Amino acid sequence: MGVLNITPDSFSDGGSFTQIESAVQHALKMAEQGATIIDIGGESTRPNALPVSTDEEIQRVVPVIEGIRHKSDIAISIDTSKADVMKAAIEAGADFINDVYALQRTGSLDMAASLGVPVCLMHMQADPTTMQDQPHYLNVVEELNDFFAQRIAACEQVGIAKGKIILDPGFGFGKTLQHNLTLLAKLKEFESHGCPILAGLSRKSMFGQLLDKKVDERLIGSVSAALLAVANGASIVRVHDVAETADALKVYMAVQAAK
Ligand SMILES: Nc1nc2[nH]c(S[C@@H](C(=O)O)c3ccccc3)nc2c(=O)[nH]1
Repeated sequence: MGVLNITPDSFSDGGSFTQIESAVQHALKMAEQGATIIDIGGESTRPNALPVSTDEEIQRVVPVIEGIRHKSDIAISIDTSKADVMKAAIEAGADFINDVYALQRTGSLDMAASLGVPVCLMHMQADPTTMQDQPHYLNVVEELNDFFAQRIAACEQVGIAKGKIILDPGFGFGKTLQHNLTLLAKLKEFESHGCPILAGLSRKSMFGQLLDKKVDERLIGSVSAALLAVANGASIVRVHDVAETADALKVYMAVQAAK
């Protein structure tokens, strides 16, 4: 899964032609490099990011989805928590929903049900503005499993079949370094729900903490962690550096095949 953040360029807000065209080109390049899914996000979940209106978010993502769909049938996920953005994105040609709020925000659960597409449910403790202030769990794996069970039940109640659900521990979303390491080490413990696991580790602050590297120096850490996530049961890894990760996973898969 290649990450495509549609954030405004310095000249204009979302929707400028150059921004749309460069986003489409970037998506096509990631597809060429081996991405099988393009994850499109119109609002940063950065703690101090300004909130983006529904209309603004739609204006950012829809032209890019249309632009990609015009050139490629690669799978596209929409990284949003807003019901109306989900609707607009799926109608524009996206294939499934990636919601860091796990369909907990107003109207999103019913919208996902009515759209009838797969959904990735990610765990987040608290919200982006507070989640990194002393994250605490009695048992992080158990608490995430409880969360997943509860969200899966909520989905099944509105007719979203379990076969349409992907689970994601939400690395960095209300977790200390130790929590992130435990979740990666014990990723297999989330397989009990019978849903594929998605891991989003790419360039995250855990590598800053572990390796003392800035965000643009975290390639090796990110590729190493993506390989470990797949070795520990992840079916999808959400990454910025597609070519490098694809190579690492090719090596991993070739060795697996030789077992
Ligand atoms: N499913 C799924 N969706 C995701 N969207 C993101 S945004 C994140 C980032 O670092 O990319 C981020 C966090 C905070 C600020 C900016 C960007 N992370 C995930 C993930 O881990 N899983």
